[in-house]
Amino acid sequence: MIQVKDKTFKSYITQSAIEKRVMEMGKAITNDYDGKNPVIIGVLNGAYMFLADLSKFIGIPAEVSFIKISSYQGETSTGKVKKMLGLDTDLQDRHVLIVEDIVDTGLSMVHLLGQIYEKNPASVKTVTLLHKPEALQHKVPLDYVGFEIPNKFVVGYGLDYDGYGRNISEIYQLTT
Ligand SMILES: O=P(O)(O)OC[C@H]1O[C@H](OP(=O)(O)OP(=O)(O)O)[C@H](O)[C@@H]1O
Ligand SMILES: Nc1nc2[nH]cnc2c(=O)[nH]1
Repeated sequence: MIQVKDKTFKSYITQSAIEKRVMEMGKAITNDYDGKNPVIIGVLNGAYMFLADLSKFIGIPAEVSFIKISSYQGETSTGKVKKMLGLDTDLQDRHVLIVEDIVDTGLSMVHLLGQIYEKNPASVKTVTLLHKPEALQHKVPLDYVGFEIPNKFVVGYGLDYDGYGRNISEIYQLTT
């Protein structure tokens, strides 16, 4: 058990299980993108640790970059709008891989895909370490998924609870 701020979490995915799966995902991407010179875009903050490790197992020429998405209330009361910040690579006719730490409701990925497609890439695929199928509210294509997990809050390996817990090397699940 660990404590992050006021909440208690239990061990859920060990460091060795993460390492093994990240290596498999890197090898799969290496095979699928051989000769394609992809642009790999990590979504900050959560994906920083996953993409740092994943990129070491991608054994082909690839550009690695990061973007951030800002969320804010829209003018209507219908929820969040997410805008992409910081992309400095021309994606026209490029093969793009979007890398997330987690796809939960799918809202972030829906918005990202919309904004990436506007830049006329040759192809777009999605990579996520974690996916909560039960929480999905927006249908998004997920091409490389590390682990499907139940609809419970997790921290560690880049994922935070209120800004804390990202630097923990394993994934922990909220107790309750
Ligand atoms: O599928 P969704 O319901 O949209 O949830 C997934 C998003 O939530 C997390 O980001 P968060 O907004 O917590 O920001 P962070 O990456 O900076 O922690 C995660 O990194 C995804 O971007
Ligand atoms: N830390 C964290 N961030 C999330 N964003 C969406 N789902 C989650 C989750 O389970 N944990």
